[in-house]
Amino acid sequence: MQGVAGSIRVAALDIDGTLTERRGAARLDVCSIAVARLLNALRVTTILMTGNSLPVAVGLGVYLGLEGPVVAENGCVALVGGERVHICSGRPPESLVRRVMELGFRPSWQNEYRYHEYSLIPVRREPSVVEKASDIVEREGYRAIWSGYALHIQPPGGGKARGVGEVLERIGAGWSEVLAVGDGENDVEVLARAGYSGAPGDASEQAKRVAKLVARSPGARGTLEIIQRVLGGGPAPAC
Ligand SMILES: O=C(O)COP(=O)(O)O
Ligand SMILES: [Mg+2]
Repeated sequence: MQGVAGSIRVAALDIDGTLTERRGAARLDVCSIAVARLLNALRVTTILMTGNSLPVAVGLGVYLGLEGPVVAENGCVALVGGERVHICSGRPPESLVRRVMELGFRPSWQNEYRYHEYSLIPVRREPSVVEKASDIVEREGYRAIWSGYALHIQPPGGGKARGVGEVLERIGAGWSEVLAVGDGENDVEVLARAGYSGAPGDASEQAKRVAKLVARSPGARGTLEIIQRVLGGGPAPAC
């Protein structure tokens, strides 16, 4: 990995499943603090990239001590240098949201803090329900993104890779300088484009297939393992 370490200036980090205890859990793992401290010590710029709403993601970054840009709503909105950047425009119609909810979804509490997306959580975790809902959304010309936690409905033109790409342009960095770590289908495009990529040991099959490195450990413990193996060790609190 030595050759890679020198070329990485940015770490693009997913949140749920990547900084949490494991995929499917919402609780942060203590190793997420070690990840943040290590990246700061290595002077790597971080980009949090998530399906969560912007306020949630920005708040998490503040409390983890991460000062880099934040990409939220699966790439539809970002905060870069204190400026809010809207990458998507508009929002899917309420009528479409209602049609999807009738299939057995409930709205995320964060929807009132979202600008462009709706995040809908399946009441029963049946892949067929997610597929059926995604078909309805795509037929109406909107984008459906499954994160492993919720189905996100957004206008065309979003996606985490689009959001991270916009941020990279604004900070003067290229994809080849990025180490991306993520667990979900909604991270696959970023994992494929980044100079180097990793997935926690319990990531989705899609993410593990694309990532250059799959950690042995799940969640944030796996993310710390990836960062230490790719960027070298360094001062990180024990976790
Ligand atoms: O908000 C979600 O559904 C998942 O969020 P993530 O992109 O940070 O994994
Ligand atoms: Mg995730």
